[in-house]
Parts: sequence; C-alpha cells; structure tokens
Amino acid sequence: MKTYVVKPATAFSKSIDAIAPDKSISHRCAIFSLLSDRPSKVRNYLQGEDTLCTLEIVKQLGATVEMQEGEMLITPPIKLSEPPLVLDCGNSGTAMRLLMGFLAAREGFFVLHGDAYLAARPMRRIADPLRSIGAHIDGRKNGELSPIGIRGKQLSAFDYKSPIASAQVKSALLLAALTCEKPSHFWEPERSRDHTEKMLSGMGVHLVQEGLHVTLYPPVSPLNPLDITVPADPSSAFFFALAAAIVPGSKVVLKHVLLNPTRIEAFKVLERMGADITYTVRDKTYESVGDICVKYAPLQGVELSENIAWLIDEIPALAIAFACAKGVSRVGGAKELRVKESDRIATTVANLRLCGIEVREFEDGFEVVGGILREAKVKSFGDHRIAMSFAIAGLVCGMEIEDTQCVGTSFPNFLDLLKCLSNTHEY
Ligand SMILES: O=C(O)C1=C[C@@H](OP(=O)(O)O)[C@@H](O)[C@H](O)C1
Ligand SMILES: C=C(OP(=O)(O)O)C(=O)O
Repeated sequence: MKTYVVKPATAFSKSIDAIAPDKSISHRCAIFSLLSDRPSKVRNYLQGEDTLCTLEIVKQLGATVEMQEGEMLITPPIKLSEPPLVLDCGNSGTAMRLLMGFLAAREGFFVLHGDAYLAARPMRRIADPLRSIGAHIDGRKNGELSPIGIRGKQLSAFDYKSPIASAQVKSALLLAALTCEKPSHFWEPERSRDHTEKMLSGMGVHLVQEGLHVTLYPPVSPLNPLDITVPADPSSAFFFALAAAIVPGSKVVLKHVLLNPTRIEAFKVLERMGADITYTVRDKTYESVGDICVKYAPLQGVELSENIAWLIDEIPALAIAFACAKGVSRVGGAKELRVKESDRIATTVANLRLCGIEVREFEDGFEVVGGILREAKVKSFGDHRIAMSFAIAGLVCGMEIEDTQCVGTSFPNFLDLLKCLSNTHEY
C-alpha cells in the first residue's frame, strides 16, 4: 500500500502542460473505433489504468493497436471476435457501462468484470433499459452487480426516459441504438456530459439534440474513423486549479484543457466562490480547448444544487475549497456521489472531519463550515478522486494519504506534478 506525505506549500506560480489526457474521451476513442471499418488515429490517449483496460478489451474484441510516430492507430476487426476470456474493466464504471450498451447489440457472448470497487457499483441502470428492448444481460443480484454476462442480439429501437442524469447511461443506450432498425429517443432529467453525442456526430451519425432529448438515427453505412488529439482532462486539471485557489498568493496556468461547458462547471463554482479565473480558447476544431489561469483570492462559501451532473467528479475537490472558504457551503441533489468508486459523500465527510472541519452529511450531499484545515492522516478508500483531493488539501496543512495506487486510474503523473509545488514524497 502506497502512502503520500504532502507538506504545506508556499505561494507558487506555475504553468502546467502535462495534465493527464481526458479520461471520458479516451475511453470513447477506444470503444468508438470499433464502429468504423477503417483505422482510427488517436493522439494523446490517456495512459491511465482505466483507459488501458478499455484498450485491452478493444484488442480482445479483435482490434489491432499500433503506435506510429506518437499516434495510436486502432484498426477495427472485420467482425468482432468472441473473446475466450472475461473482459476486465478494472476500476472503470465508464468502461463497463458503455461496453454493456455496445456489446448487447453485437453478435457473441461477452463477460465484463472489474475490481472489488467496480463489483459493488450498480449496473441495472444500464441492464434494465437494455433488457426492455430485448437484450440478454445478467449478473449477480439480477444484473445489478458484475460480473455481467451478455449474449448480444438485435435490439428494438426505444423511447427511454432516464431517471438519472448520467452520461454513462445515455452513452450505453446510444451505442445500443446504433444497430436498431428505427430511430431511438433518449431523454435525460438534466443535461450530462455530451462527448458521445459529439463524437458519434463527428463519425457521421445523424443525431438530433433538442434540450434534454436526443434522437439517434441508425447509420446505414460504417462510420468514419476518428482522427483526434485528446485534450487535457478538466477533472484532473481541477486539482491544480484548487491548489492555486487555496494556497495564498498562488497562480497556475493549466494548458490545453478541454473547455466543454458540461465539464468545466467546477471551475465556474470556484469563480463564484471568489477565485480569479480566466479562460483562453486555443482551438475549436472538435471541442473547445484552451488554457485556464487560476489566481488565488479569498474564497466565500457557496450553495450548489444545479448542474450537479456537470461537476459530479469534482465535488470531493470542491469540498476542500469549501473547507478553506469563509462561511458555510452546501451541496444538494448529488446522491449519485454515493455510487462512485467510493461513497464520495461518506468518504469526503469522514476525511474532512479528520482534518478538524465541521461537516453535516445528508442523503444527497453535505454542508461544510469553512475553517482551518488541520494536518491529518486520511484514507483514499481506494478512490482516486478522494486521494487527490486530500493530497491538494495537504498543500495548506500537511497531509498523509494512505492507499494512493488508485491515482493511477486517471492521473498517473499526478504525484510528479504535485512534487513541483511542495516537498511531497511517497512510501
Ligand atoms: O461518461 C463518462 O465518461 C463519465 C460519466 C460520469 O458518470 P455518470 O454519467 O454515471 O454520472 C462520471 O462520473 C465519470 O467519471 C465519467
Ligand atoms: C466516477 C468516475 O469514473 P468511472 O465511473 O468511470 O469509474 C471518476 O473518474 O470519478
């Protein structure tokens, strides 16, 4: 088990151009490359454990993956292989859920499994709507828990109103819709991240977005391959935005970050709390990509109850900003946090209390009374976002974080970047 020891930092001014590539887009690059009949070209694919698992699965399904002058070439098979081994999604909910939708509609028998954390995460949110259109899917507890077994088959078009604002549910259903005979309709209660819609449209799928309603028209011919450079992940970049926002006198410029509005809401919250943030768009070819500059300014408490799906992964990190702010901050409508890599409401609250912060826990969120963070020894609970959030808190008060291998799932060079800000080590 690896432990980080983070020492308090003094004011810093840094430009960081090595933020990990976007995890959501990387997973989709690997899976969506199977939808074309020609090789996809992907630059800057995330070399994290989650996305490497997805790439391995794509290979087990028959694709070949080669590196050519820094560019990854993913050549899809003529026909998907039926792998003799189970498909290991590691720690990744995105991989398991998107692959459920994709494989349910393809010929063959497939078994998806993952690590102990993934094995505890709910899958009926995907299995049930897919079953209602004819899919053969099963798993422990009637398909709620992995391992998940899938016998792929022709599915019927759907009109599905999802009760959850989840891009993973939406993406699984849209992937299943690709092979249906008629157009399918998906409705979500709140807008979730829209990479699947953007990338499928870019590959030639006719997709119409009207508010919370997406209509997908099944393509009649194979899709165009991808040719894409994955931008830096705003969810990973946010840890260093937080660092600049809580270490007095600091400034950071985060380079080449994805600026998709469904992904940068946490930066907007930090701005509302008082941080000085500017965005410089550098590229707009596929998605808006650019630099985010964050300067320290005293933070004020904030109430969050809207656009929660747009900042769901950043809430543990925002909780550290709440602890450093003047006044009370509150998050509501975020019960999805309870079914991530850990129960992120319980784990954030437990760790903040160890740091001497007054916190109240609710079923769908928590309330933090801003105060003085105290040095503590905390656990990651096997959750990369909890580990990184409390490592950044350590820049203010010093921190020991146990069980930090999980950071490798999404941000393998996190520790190297942190070491540039403070005297941090690992044992
Ligand atoms: O679609 C995606 O790439 C993701 C969607 C989100 O999950 P939900 O859509 O289930 O909320 C997010 O938490 C996850 O890190 C990545
Ligand atoms: C929830 C996350 O990912 P996933 O659902 O893919 O495990 C995350 O990265 O915070």
